[in-house]
Amino acid sequence: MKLTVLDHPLVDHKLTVLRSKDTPSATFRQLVSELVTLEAYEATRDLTVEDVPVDTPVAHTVGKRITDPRPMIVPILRAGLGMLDGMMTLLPTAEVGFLGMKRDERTLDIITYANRLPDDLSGRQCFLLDPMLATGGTLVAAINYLYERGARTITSLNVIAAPEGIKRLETEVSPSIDFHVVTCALDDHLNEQAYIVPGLGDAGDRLYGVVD
Ligand SMILES: O=P(O)(O)OC[C@H]1O[C@H](OP(=O)(O)OP(=O)(O)O)[C@H](O)[C@@H]1O
Ligand SMILES: O=c1cc[nH]c(=O)[nH]1
Ligand SMILES: [Mg+2]
Repeated sequence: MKLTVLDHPLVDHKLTVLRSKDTPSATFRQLVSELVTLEAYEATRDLTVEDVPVDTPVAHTVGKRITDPRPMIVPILRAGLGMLDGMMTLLPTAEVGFLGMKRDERTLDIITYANRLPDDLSGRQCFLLDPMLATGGTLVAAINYLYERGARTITSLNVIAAPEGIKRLETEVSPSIDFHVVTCALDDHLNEQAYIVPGLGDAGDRLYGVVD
């Protein structure tokens, strides 16, 4: 497993506004979108490309294009939806699948309530989107889901990760997966409710409102 924690003043500035409890939903959504665009630059560094001929107005040359099959972007609903537009801005030719997952806030068990993904993901470079990586339970379940469908190259884009979740991924994700975590910040710890500290609270609620 490879871990990349972004180190950039723009990321730090935007993340600080995102964390503030006084930041309203509209600004929060805009900042998540901007942060994922910055993150996507790093997260797509290992995309496979192939040579392609191109005629410029001046000469014939050889450039690069992203190889087939097209990359697969998978936001984990709800909160991951807030990262989708920003990711697609950088990777407009990717396909999008969906996973609806909810952590039971009492038991921390993961409930998968929706999925819309191709049955065969072999050979696809997959990008999971979810702003919060807390205990890692949701991400492990999502990775297993993709793995069962043949995915072996998976990058997770998160906004904030907790050390507890990173540790869990290191032990529970199969070494046969080429797995990369990219996050804007690695925070301090989880509290008794398994919320990230200092974190930003419940990302889904801050993006879309409180449902339960
Ligand atoms: O690492 P974990 O301990 O599994 O926690 C992280 C998960 O919790 C949040 O989702 P939540 O279950 O609140 O669903 P929501 O996006 O619908 O709010 C978050 O977006 C992650 O999916
Ligand atoms: O801090 C946390 C932990 C899990 N889910 C969130 O939205 N925030
Ligand atoms: Mg939530």
